[in-house]
Amino acid sequence: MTSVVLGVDLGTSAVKVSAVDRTGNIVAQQSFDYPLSYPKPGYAEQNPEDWVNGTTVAIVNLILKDGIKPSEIDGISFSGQMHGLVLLDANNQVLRPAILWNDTRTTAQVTEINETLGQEFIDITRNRALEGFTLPKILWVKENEPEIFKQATTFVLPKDYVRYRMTGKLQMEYSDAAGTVAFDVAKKTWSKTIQEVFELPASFFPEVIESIGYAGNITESYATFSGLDTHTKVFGGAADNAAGAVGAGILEPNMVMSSIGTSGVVLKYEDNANVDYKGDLHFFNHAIPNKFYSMGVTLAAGYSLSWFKNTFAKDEDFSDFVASAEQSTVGANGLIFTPYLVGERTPHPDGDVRGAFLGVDGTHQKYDFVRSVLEGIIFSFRDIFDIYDREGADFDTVVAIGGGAKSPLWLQIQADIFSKKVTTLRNEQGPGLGAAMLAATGLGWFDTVQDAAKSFISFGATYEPIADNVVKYQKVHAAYKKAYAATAEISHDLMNYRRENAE
Ligand SMILES: Nc1ncnc2c1ncn2[C@@H]1O[C@H](COP(=O)(O)OP(=O)(O)O)[C@@H](O)[C@H]1O
Ligand SMILES: O=C(CO)[C@@H](O)[C@H](O)COP(=O)(O)O
Repeated sequence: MTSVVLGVDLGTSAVKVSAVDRTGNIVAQQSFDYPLSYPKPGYAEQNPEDWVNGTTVAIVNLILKDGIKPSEIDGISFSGQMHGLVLLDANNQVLRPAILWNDTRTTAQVTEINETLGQEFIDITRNRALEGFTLPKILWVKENEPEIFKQATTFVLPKDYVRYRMTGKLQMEYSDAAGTVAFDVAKKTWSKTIQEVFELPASFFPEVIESIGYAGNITESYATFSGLDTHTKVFGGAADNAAGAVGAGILEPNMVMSSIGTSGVVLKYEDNANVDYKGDLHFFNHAIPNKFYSMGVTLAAGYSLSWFKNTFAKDEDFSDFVASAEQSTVGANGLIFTPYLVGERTPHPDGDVRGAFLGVDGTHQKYDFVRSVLEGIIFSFRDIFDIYDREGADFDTVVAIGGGAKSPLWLQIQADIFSKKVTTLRNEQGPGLGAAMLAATGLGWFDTVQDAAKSFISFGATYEPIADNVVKYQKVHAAYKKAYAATAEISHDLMNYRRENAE
């Protein structure tokens, strides 16, 4: 009998469930989309029931359409969209729609946190308070929906809610708990200081388990609902970026991940919590017990390119459209793009900044614009590398993942702008594979997550920096670095204009 684990990748637009065998082979995959609602400008919400239903439909399809036998599914684990607030009452009923990571209604609460705790907040949580994180969302409900908050006895994050519905046990795990910014990352406990200062009872914060930790078995009722078997063991899982790092083999201090999805992430494995990025990078607990990772986030990475294509080259094939940038030059013939289409996080935590094309010349062609978009996204990643350089972080391998890693040209641009060797994965499967590796390790198929990686992951093509391009890009990046300060005030004025004139 073969045995498989299920990796549930609970994303923002869809859930993807992968059935993976003991050798890391994906034997079947099913996904299901769910809606996102934007009830007001800056708001982004989802119904947790949609996550449960979507995950269940995907599992049912794995069983009925792909022929995966419930008796062969030994373990399940998760990768989850981070930071989303799921508020629960005393009966663990959901009290309001989940407020998601990309919801920015909480600027007042972020200011309140910064003014109340200042540097102490960064010392405890190892992060700066940002609109996307969970604590500001909790405070928003407390201040704006007191009737709802009065009924709230606890909260969890998106994938924790799905796990709860499968096992009947309510827990969080460390990598996602860190993203609440109510957590003492180095000590691996909920912060008493934050609980006291913001008047939140300790009982409001759930039990926290390891990513590879056993959460429970599938309950009778969820087995009836999904077709699963009650012998299946469920494990903690991880925040999507931690699970993505596991699935990309970012498990050694010399490794950095560069991910171009809708958003972009530069993520570094950290062996201990001694390093201090002063809140300029996110710093969270890893999915590997007692390890950490730091990361910087570009909010509109692949999204910037997709936006440009959908707006100006709708009918072109995506790969041809990207490859057209080869007709331009290193530095896009002197055209710069700043990818701040939905605001930015790292290194400019500014929800109101917006993007710009700079240096537009009468000779520029569409392919120059495409190239400047590809380069601008990687310049924003380079800004994150600059923080690592400032702090003396040492690494030699960059593993490129996400939809952006499909383009050889874009991979070479990464190598040239980072001035580092860039490696791809042979069969990239994203955070879902990381989630499956966590279940496989939890089940004892492997002693450690690192051992699981040896069996599940293999690296593909490598791109070396081209010396001449490196020098040219250093010059253009120096100009790019001035763009934020030079354009922020103008784009804030334009944002205010849009708000004043919103229908
Ligand atoms: N052929 C391609 N070459 C380069 N980039 C691509 C290609 N196809 C898609 N992309 C980029 O990949 C992004 C999506 O990446 P993906 O990892 O699927 O994101 P997510 O999981 O966040 O939806 C798109 O926004 C697009 O910019
Ligand atoms: O907010 C963060 C990380 O801090 C995001 O990475 C979300 O966790 C993204 O979810 P998906 O776009 O992958 O669904």
